[in-house]
Amino acid sequence: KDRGAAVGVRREVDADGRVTMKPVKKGVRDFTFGRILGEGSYSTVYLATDRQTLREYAVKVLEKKHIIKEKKIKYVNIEKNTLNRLTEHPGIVRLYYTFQDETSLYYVLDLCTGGELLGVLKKAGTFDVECTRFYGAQILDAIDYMHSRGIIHRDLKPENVLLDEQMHVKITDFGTAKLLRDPRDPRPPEETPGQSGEDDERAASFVGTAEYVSPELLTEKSASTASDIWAFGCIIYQLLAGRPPFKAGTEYLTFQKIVKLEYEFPPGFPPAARDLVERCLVLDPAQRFTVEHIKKHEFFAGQMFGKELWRMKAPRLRPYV
Ligand SMILES: C[C@@H](Nc1nc2c(c3cc(-c4cn[nH]c4)ccc13)C(=O)N=C/C2=C\CC1CC1)C(C)(C)C
Repeated sequence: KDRGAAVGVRREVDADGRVTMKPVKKGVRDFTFGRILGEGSYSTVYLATDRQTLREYAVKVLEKKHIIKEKKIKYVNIEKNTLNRLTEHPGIVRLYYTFQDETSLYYVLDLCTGGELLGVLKKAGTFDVECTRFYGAQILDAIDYMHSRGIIHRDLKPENVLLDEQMHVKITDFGTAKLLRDPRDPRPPEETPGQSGEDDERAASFVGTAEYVSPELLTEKSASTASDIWAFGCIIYQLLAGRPPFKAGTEYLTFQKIVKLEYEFPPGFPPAARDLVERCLVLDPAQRFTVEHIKKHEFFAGQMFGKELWRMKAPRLRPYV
């Protein structure tokens, strides 16, 4: 059942003259579609304008028959459940409503006019320490919120970190997220959807993007909140170095480097950032830094988190030379 937020009501009068108010959902006709903003493996994200309010959104369109053919229905449901659980945080892309027509599913989401962090990083080459602290802090704050809502992203990378018009972070692409049991859900584990074998089978088959995947996902096929911290360490390294720590000619060679922790820092890499990265890129997830450890680390000394962080003006992008 498509539970998009009803956005209006219309009067309906039945044969006996009884009036009922029916919720009216938005549909494709309510939007003017513009250019393609990005293309995922099973979706295309368009710029779209709401014809009534003239507000601009990103609309993610998924083709039903492609999803069914590729057996990705579970991913679509996981993404929608995840987006519906992650509602009030400035660092997470917001889902306003969903609707469908005979061919496709539509998600109406925040428009992030700054595009992907990866694109901005490529243009700048590298980020200086101040920019790395600001974007690192916003990504960490969003990770903290996700984990507090029982969500592991599992595929964090600069392509999935978007930027809004104030150049603030918006994390996206939750199709590969793992929903831990909702701590507020009173039902016993066996009765909650997504906790059954299907999740293990999905977990077993899923591996994120090679450069950012954690060693435990490669060796034990298990992901935990620590897997997102591993990806965080890779992102901090990449903002300052201009390239990810583990990169080889093939995916297999990249995986080998990861499980052997084979990487080194370029000369001149800032010492405090180096120490932080080294405490995130730890093979044993139990020994890896947690969000709390990272917030207290000297690299983030004096950095605010929480509400003040999201009121800060984004620093001008300057390369780390
Ligand atoms: C990572 C994603 N790319 C993108 N996903 C979204 C964008 C987005 C915007 C630009 C952009 C804007 N201006 N210039 C470029 C470039 C890429 C985008 C947006 O505005 N709002 C929600 C999005 C996604 C939400 C949906 C996953 C739930 C892929 C490649 C998977 C399509």
